[in-house]
Amino acid sequence: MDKHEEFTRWAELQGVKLYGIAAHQFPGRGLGIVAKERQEAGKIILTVPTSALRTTLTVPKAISVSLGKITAHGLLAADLSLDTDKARSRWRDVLPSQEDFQKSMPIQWPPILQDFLPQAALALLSDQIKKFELDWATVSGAFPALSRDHYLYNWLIVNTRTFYHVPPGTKKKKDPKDCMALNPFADYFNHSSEGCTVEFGPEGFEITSNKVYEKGEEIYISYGKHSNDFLLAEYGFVMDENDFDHILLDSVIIPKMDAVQLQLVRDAGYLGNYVLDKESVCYRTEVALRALCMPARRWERFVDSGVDGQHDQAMADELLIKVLKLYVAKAQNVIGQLLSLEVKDRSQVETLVRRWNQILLFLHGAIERSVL
Ligand SMILES: C[S@@+](CC[C@H](N)C(=O)[O-])C[C@H]1O[C@@H](n2cnc3c(N)ncnc32)[C@H](O)[C@@H]1O
Repeated sequence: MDKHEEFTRWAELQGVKLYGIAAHQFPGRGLGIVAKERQEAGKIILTVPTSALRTTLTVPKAISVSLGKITAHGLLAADLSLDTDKARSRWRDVLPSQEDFQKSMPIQWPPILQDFLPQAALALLSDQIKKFELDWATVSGAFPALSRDHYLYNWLIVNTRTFYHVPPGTKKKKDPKDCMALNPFADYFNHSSEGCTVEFGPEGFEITSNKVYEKGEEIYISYGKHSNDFLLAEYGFVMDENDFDHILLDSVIIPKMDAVQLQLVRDAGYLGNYVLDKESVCYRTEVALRALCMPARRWERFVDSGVDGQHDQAMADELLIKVLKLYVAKAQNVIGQLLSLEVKDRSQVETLVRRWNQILLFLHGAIERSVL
């Protein structure tokens, strides 16, 4: 029996029930869940009882009291870091390794590679580092013998494997990020834009198939409507097929603004977050582009009424093509630099090049649509 089968038997002893599914290795995705037989749509395929979950309420008092005020994420990571319980070693044995995270999670990459992350991923990474450092300050103060690497490893386990959950009899926390549970076995599910339904109640979690799955097919859940920049920073992967992917144009639009335009746009609440998805740019982008090519008065009228003339629309369209082309040049330059880097681990560079090529596809698609 391999370690995943042993873990599965152990999970079943904890009350986890599997209906025609199993853990399976998928190239490029680590472990995932496979249909052992044809699964009809709307069928329960997994239940996990509340007693098998690890939540802030299951953390031993010796840990939670020593830590005092800390995020749910930080507390669960401390619990995992200090956990030596033999009974739970079956689960620990099947988790990704430190090396897996060093390859996949940008927070573990050398700074020279982090600098090549697209702007949206870099912003998420910077928030993540701040959150980790705050948690680590609290945990290292209370448990000085704990190593930073070991804590970071467990912090990333929590980051990549928790489910939204409110323990029975407790109130929903204001911040959804504080409503989390580690969910052994259910955490084998990989992500897709669409996936099985995940529900929880006082009894525990229930996962129901969203469609027919043929025998041997991978079964997914959805971690949310996330872009690839988000998935890269938070989960360490990007997908080729992502219904919710989009890119940000901030890095090519904002530097074009002079001080007056910048102030005007900021005061009106339109600074940044200029999204290009597979179909179009967002309204914020339209507003920002017009700020760059319209007199201030006329721009303010457009912001107030949403109405502009044909001439303004044409100018904004022309400018959009210019910034898209500028971004193409930038992306090509980044890819060139990445390919010439000499680094120990090529897999991180490959992930970055893959993401920048996806960005290029977005840009070329938008340019083609704009000139038609
Ligand atoms: C909840 S775990 C899923 C189980 C995990 N694959 C394993 O081997 O234990 C989440 C992690 O799985 C991987 N993952 C999930 N969905 C993926 C996908 N569509 N493509 C590639 N990797 C994926 C990422 O490494 C992510 O951080």
